[in-house]
Amino acid sequence: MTQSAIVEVLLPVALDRTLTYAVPDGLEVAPGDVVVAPLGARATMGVVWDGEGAAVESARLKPLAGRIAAAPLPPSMRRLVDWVANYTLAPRGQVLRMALRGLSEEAAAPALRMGLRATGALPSRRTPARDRVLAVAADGAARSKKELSEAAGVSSSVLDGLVAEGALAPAELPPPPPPPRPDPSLPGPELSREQGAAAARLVEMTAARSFAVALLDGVTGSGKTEVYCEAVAEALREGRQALVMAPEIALTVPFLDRFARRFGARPAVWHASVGEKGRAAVRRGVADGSIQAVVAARSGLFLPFRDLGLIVVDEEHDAAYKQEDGVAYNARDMAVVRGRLEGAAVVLASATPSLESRVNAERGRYERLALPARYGGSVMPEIRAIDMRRAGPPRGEWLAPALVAAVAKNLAAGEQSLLFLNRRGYAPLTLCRRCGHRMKCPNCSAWLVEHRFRASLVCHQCAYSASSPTACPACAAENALVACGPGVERIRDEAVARFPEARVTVLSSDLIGAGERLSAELDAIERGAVDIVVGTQMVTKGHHFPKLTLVGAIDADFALGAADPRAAERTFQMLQQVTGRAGRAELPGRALIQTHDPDHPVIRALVAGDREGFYRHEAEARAAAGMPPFGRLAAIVVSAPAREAAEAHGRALARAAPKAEHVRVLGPAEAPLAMLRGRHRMRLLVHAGREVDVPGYLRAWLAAAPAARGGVRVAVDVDPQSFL
Ligand SMILES: Nc1ncnc2c1ncn2[C@@H]1O[C@H](COP(=O)(O)OP(=O)(O)OP(=O)(O)O)[C@@H](O)[C@H]1O
Ligand SMILES: [Zn+2]
Repeated sequence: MTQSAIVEVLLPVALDRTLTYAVPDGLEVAPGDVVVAPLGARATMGVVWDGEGAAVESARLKPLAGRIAAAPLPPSMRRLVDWVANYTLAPRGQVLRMALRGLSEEAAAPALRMGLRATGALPSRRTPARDRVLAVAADGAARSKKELSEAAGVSSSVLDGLVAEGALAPAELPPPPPPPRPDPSLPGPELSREQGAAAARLVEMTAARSFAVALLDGVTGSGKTEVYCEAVAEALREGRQALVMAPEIALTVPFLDRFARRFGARPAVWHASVGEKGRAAVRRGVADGSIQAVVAARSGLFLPFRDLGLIVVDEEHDAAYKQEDGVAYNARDMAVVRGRLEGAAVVLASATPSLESRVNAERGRYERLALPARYGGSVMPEIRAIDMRRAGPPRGEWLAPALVAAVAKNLAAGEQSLLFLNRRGYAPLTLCRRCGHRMKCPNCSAWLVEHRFRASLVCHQCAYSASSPTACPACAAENALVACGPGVERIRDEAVARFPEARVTVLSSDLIGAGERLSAELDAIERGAVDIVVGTQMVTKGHHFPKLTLVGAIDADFALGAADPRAAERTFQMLQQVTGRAGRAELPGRALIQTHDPDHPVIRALVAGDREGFYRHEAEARAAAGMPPFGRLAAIVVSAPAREAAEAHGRALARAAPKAEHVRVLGPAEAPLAMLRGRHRMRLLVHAGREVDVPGYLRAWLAAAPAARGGVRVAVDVDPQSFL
């Protein structure tokens, strides 16, 4: 091979560095191009990265195998990959893999779609069915088999017969018409004065075509969606693209319809269950600009938009934006990074913003736009606490008398009630009455949760599942196993027993298949075809049920005690969101919170409707402890099949930790979830001052630390959300 160009290529594998390849004669490539590169014995897709090829003799380099006809990864995307990798300490190739999702080689070019057309030749034998087909096909146009057989009212074997006789022939189908484009000129709703002011600012920011972040901080039911849709409209008018991210994409069918009512067409949708083909189409469409609006789960952050003008992060406080496996990144935070790289406006919307975002607004880094009241004169629900120590239910029941009375009153009035418990299944613990044995996951340090509906015991950590035994596996006693504590299925049973005439439904991710079935359930609730909804946190997110006037939170305390610096914030957010489902239309709403600790500041703030007071109190507590956002955290989890190996490596890591100002390293300590999927886990926690470059510190540390050997794994989590 003659001396030719050399390029650096980043491959979507767990490698941080680029590899150097020769460019064969006749191939021209530039940074961002998607290429095929040999790697060991196989070929893999990769992206030509920036920078000079290393000074290697090209004769020793393997040549690229070719280029893929896909849009190149623009510079802003390459910088995003570099940035995310640098911040999370994930290998760059692993981040690149997220940016290539939807781009398999076959999917890169739209496949030819074949159909049939008439050739003009007549079959030897005529039948009425055949004549109908020929009549439809007489215009000579190509049609899909399905279309042709439906139009002629014949089975596909009739078509096959006509092909065999040469009367029909395969023909390429015209490309499908592009999906209708959302139209920003359609009129939006008339906005209230406050909504109008917030929307005007968002429109201004979007029109400025430069990076800025707004925190849209509006109480439940204040119309945040309507407000940020005006910014979406502006991005569309500018001919730019808009990305709306939502934490639980399965729940967005009502959102898609709402979007369609506003803009005359649904946005494109990006999430795991869209399928390979659909993802390829979305990726292609955002890269060539034919798709202007996308609603996406967190991975949509890595789509290669051609001209991104706006990113909306709806429910920005939601922990689901944090990916825990693989690249541990927070899509909310990385959305801000992407906005900066793209020169785009970023809108973080929530009724219960994270303290991080509130403080960023106070520090002037974000602009805070407040919607302090509900839209259209609806009032915020009245919230009361039920003191379970004094006014709780009898043993073995979970609904306090005051809550039962309230539901009964609601039923009599023909209004809807929601009973909220953030626990799937029937009971969180099963134990033997005789020997005390507790049913435990064989792979994790977690109890097995009974799912009575499926007649099985399930581990919520690793999905291990076994059918419910009749005898105790430890002492063999028959019928001695008892369910302890409630899950939503058990609350449902209690509601049905109490109110046999009521129509009761359970909304829980494991009972409802995503998609159609869920939207049917949501529809039924919206229409008022359900009296009592029992649900997990999936009901707390963004729903608007006009007839719902009572919310009962079954157990407000369960998250308050957890060893998580955000426990109070999370509890407040969850209860505020779920109580915020009550009384969103004409009828006023109320909420009852069952608690053993009615004097806890979180419960008091909720009851008093003192949102600002809660944030003030929480900020003070976190500042005093140097917790985020007033300090920084990073977690290192060491895991291994054997406990001793995990412990030894954890200690070796701790010894290797560099001394640095304003950095404390805590641990190793056994993780609360001491075993997960058969691996023993030790945790180390870095607690640092706000000014410390934590990723830099971690990088120096890990470079100096002994390598993990013998099945030991080290997972780094910067800004951890989970403390298990
Ligand atoms: N200006 C308006 N004109 C007509 N309807 C509106 C307007 N603003 C809000 N609404 C309606 O009020 C209801 C609540 O609005 P929306 O769902 O946007 O609130 P939200 O702030 O996102 O609430 P949450 O945070 O609780 O999900 C919706 O049915 C919405 O269509
Ligand atoms: Zn398990």
